[in-house]
Amino acid sequence: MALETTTAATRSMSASALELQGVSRHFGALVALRDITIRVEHGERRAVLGANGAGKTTLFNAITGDFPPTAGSIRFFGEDVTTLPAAERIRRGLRRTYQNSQLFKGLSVLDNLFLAVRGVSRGRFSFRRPGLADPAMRSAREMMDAVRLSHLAQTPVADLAHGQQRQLEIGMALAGAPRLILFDEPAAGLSSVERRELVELLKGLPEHIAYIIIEHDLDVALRVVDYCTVMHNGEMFKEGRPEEIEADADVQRIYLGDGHG
Ligand SMILES: Nc1ncnc2c1ncn2[C@@H]1O[C@H](COP(=O)(O)OP(=O)(O)OP(=O)(O)O)[C@@H](O)[C@H]1O
Repeated sequence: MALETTTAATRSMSASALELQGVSRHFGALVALRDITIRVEHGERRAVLGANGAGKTTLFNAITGDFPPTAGSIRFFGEDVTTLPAAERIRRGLRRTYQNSQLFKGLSVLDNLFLAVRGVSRGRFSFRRPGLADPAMRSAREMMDAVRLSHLAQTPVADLAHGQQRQLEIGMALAGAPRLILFDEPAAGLSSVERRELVELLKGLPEHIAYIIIEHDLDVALRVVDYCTVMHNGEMFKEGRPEEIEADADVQRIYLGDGHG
């Protein structure tokens, strides 16, 4: 057992955070993903870009296990997780936010975060209200600090501005010990001021946490990542650093439409 643990630890330190090899996903006759090979390193921040229907969300679903791939393999910190259920991937440090809010609108900011912590921890659930010293409550408060919502701890989510709700969703993804977070369009519906705050928040996340972000707003996406993968019609179209992708005429054509420049 000790040897197994050591081997797993060594494997996880030397391997990439995420490695997709030849991943495909069919829905009946439709090929939503075709032969995707991607490697994301520890602590790396990556954007997945592409027009509507390019396959970005399907890619996230394959990584999380919500819709496992029909071909190919997925390794998470060296471990083959291709057929593992979603909950097992969460247990290994994979987190995700969704395009549509997954928050409990009638509960406070702090209670939402507390439930997120409890949701990823293994202990038995209790309906008794936790005290300030409760470890899950302490973590919830730290997450609240990290996403700059401490001044709204007791505010019901329904009373938060849209941008604050999106901040809280990022906070929820910090529950437990995330090693890789998938952010699905975190800037959707945000004002320009809220977008600037989101950029700061994402850049300020702990360095050891890798993330992949799907984001249609290139002004946000290209400012918060080290590297980009552009998808088109379910396939990998191009990879490169933000400045390369921004200047790429082919990317502008498929991403912004033929009418662009
Ligand atoms: N559950 C499903 N059943 C059938 N087809 C699906 C399913 N999920 C996705 N698709 C199809 O797969 C293709 C890729 O969709 P996907 O949602 O991954 O694209 P996307 O790049 O995330 O688009 P958007 O930017 O609009 O969210 C689309 O043609 C879509 O209709």
